[in-house]
Amino acid sequence: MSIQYDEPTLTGSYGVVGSFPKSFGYGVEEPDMEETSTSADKPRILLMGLRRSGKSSIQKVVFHKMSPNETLFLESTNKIYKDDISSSSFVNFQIWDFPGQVDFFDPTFDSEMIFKGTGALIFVIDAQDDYVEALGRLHLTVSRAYKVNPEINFAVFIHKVDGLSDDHKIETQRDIHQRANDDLVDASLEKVHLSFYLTSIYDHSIFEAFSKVVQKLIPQLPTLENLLNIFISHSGIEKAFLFDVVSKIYIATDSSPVDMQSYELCCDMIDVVIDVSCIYGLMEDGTGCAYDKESLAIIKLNNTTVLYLKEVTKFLALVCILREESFEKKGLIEYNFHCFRKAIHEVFEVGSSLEGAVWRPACMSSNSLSGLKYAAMNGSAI
Ligand SMILES: Nc1nc2c(ncn2[C@@H]2O[C@H](COP(=O)(O)OP(=O)(O)OP(=O)(O)O)[C@@H](O)[C@H]2O)c(=O)[nH]1
Repeated sequence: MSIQYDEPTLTGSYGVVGSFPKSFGYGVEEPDMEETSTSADKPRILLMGLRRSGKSSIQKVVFHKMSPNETLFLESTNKIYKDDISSSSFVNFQIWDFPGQVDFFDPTFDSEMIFKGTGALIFVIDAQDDYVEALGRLHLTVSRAYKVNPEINFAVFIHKVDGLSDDHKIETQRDIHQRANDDLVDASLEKVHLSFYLTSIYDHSIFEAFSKVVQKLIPQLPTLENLLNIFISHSGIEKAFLFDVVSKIYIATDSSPVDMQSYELCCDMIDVVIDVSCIYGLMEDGTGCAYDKESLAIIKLNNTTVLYLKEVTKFLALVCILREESFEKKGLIEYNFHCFRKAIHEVFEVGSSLEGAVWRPACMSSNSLSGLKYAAMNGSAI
């Protein structure tokens, strides 16, 4: 197995173009041939926002396992920083971290090139700071990007909310939401949809928000949700998440509402499993892998809840929450999991056989879905 838990390999590069003072480049350096062929068609997620709003911290915490406290020492980004996520994770995209001082009117800022291949644009606003300037910049960014590519999904991270009281959080979100949308209406851009998330790197909110952004870029999401719904309803499971193990982004869940506590519980379970596996699961010489085909964990909590984790693919794990009494039918759960896993693999096989496929999974035909025989709680096959 090849999941690495040490420093992930970065295949992205720093981009500097033109003769802007202090080497602040907004274009991207001419990539070498290898990069052109592998990354040009990958969907892009842009991280934009004012200086010190927290863009690099978000990227480092979510995708590079940096601890939140270490972000205090991050230096200011002064060039576009491209990070290829696909080498260590299920999600196959690039994140472009922009310097805070992007100047859209600079001739070296090639908005056509930057926004054309962009799937999502995350605009980060520091909620602990005065956000009037940030709102102006948000409007400029969104209107520019929308003009080039109306398909972009826009997300606004109202960030660093760890420093705010609950009331203050809600009030800030309401105010930013109102003002940002008013600005769009004034510019006759009411068609543009902005999604708002309250985030902090000091809790799971940043992972949750990133999960939602990534999910919007997975065209096959309904198929994955459908498979999860079928699986849980036939297995007596209350909630199931399909996790990208390395980033702890959940790429899909069943259609019951997500509550933050369940999500945190499942994230913590992944950490426990990987940590224990790193300590006891590797060979004496340190070789082997912390997460592989055999990865399976069951944790019984003292409130009659059971957590169940099982490997689905090299990058994905299914993490479920269920009641102790449902877990008595362990055989049924295992059988249904086997069907679920097979279906997910079929989804991926179709994905990898599609030439130029951007996302690893692909849509399963409804035929193959209906061909799955899950076992029902009453023991009959469906
Ligand atoms: N309290 C709090 N501080 C945060 C959070 N996220 C980032 N920070 C801090 O904000 C500061 C700036 O973070 P950066 O990630 O460097 O910000 P940036 O937007 O990349 O900055 P530029 O590269 O200058 O554009 C750092 O000291 C971080 O520790 C958060 O969620 N809460």
